[in-house]
Amino acid sequence: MTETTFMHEYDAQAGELVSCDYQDIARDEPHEECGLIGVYHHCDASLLSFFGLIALQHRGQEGAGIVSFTHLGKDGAAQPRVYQKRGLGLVSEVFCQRKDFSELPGDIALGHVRYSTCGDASINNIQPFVFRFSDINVALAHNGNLVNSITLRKRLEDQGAIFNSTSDSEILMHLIRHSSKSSFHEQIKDALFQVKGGFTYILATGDELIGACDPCGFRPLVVGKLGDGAYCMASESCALNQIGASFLFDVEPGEVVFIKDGQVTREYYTSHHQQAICAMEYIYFARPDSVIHDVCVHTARKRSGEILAHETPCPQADLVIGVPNSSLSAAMGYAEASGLPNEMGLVKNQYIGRTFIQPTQAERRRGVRMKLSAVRKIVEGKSIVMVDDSIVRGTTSRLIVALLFEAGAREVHVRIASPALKYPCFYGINISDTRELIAAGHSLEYIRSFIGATSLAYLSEQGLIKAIDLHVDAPYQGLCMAYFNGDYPTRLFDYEQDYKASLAEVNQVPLKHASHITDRVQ
Ligand SMILES: O=P(O)(O)OC[C@H]1O[C@H](OP(=O)(O)OP(=O)(O)O)[C@H](O)[C@@H]1O
Ligand SMILES: NC(=O)CC[C@H](N)C(=O)O
Ligand SMILES: [Mg+2]
Repeated sequence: MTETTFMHEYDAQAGELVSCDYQDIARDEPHEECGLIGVYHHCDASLLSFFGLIALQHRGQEGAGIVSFTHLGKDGAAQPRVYQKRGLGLVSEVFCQRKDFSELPGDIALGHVRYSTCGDASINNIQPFVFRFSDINVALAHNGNLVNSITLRKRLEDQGAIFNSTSDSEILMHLIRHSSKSSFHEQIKDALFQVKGGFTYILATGDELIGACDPCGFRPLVVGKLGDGAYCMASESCALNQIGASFLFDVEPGEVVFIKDGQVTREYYTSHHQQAICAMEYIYFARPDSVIHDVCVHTARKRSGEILAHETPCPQADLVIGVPNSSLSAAMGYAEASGLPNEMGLVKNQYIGRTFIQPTQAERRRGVRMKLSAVRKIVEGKSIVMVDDSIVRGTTSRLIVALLFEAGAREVHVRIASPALKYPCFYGINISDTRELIAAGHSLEYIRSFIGATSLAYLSEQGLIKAIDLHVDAPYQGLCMAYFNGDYPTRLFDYEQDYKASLAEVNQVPLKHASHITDRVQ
């Protein structure tokens, strides 16, 4: 959660935005998700988890961790031993020596990359968390955001629970231990039933790997096979490819998967489930080579570009340019459908993360320039269609448009391969305040003029649904479209009051009609 209010004054004299502190540049972008990987019964479990985390790095850059387990009774231990290493920074910064993996022995391992949605960025909140009980050691990793975490935490603390982190993720383990059910599996199902919001979880013990998905399936989770009784689970299939695992299935909304004694068992922990996977997974978060619910992310993005070209053509333009990285597929689709050349007019420095920040306004401007630069020879004198996947607060888009004009572009027509982001997300994207979204309460013309584009158009909601083409028998074909239309598929619990207040504050015109928090799954 961020405390920044919505502000973006433009100082015409200085030719720059003056009211944002340096942190805003990081907040301008839809931040990454967390990434999870679990490996079961493989002699190099921690090393494979490391490779998997490298493939999932785009989902979180704040910190990374791996936990491993050795077998029961090994070295005379009464319980499987648990080993843990975690740290702040990129995966390659936390795990930089070969010995890191010999210090994480065992054949079951769990890895996590974090971008925080709840709780600060300190080491205590870096996952996987390890819980050492008298009868069992458990590791836990979470992707998503719980909407009833404040209420649950208070209740648990009142009952005597002592939390070790400020993250919402820890709550599940307390609920498991507080459950009155008789078996570990029943306790897990009982706990999963109580947490609300967006989550995929992977839990590991000395002899088991457990994966679960919330009743709407907001976040993706896949199960793969490594051969010889070895299995894995990961947030995205790109991690499976990375470690040579074959894809078995997507964990379904409301489902829990137990991998134990070489067997994979699937169960529902609730009968109220209906798919509403976050559309932003396809638009921005996931890697283009990942396949989620049988839809290739690159293909969905490319189709969104094609549909965008049909919906809002730009026949007078000379060429199409994608904003690296996540809009390159959409730009390809737009160019193919419109018969225009797809050119590399912007280059991204691949050594700068997705959320580059600098402490002063001048450095911040330089920062964006370090991250993206225009290819003058390509754009000079040209009318350009600049395709990006999304506009959040508009700050970055505005700087990119300026870069293109500075490099000599004649016209910059901005085409966005998703509908306008008007409503916050509470299920795992770190923008939970309406006031941060430029499209909330501002007209298309206002946004166009703010980013300095010659023209601006967004993909329609129907266009997006058609592009992703999930074909699930659920609203929006199984997508969560709340970001675009305020139709939240669950109650918002602890967030509801603030959300309503923020809507009133930005005075959204369609408030009465568009903001309908439903309760499809509870
Ligand atoms: O409203 P804005 O400030 O324009 O923010 C939106 C931009 O941020 C994201 O890119 P990001 O640089 O995070 O990552 P990417 O390289 O994966 O596209 C997104 O793809 C848009 O390009
Ligand atoms: N991006 C995520 O999935 C974050 C997980 C968890 N809510 C945290 O803040 O650590
Ligand atoms: Mg981008």
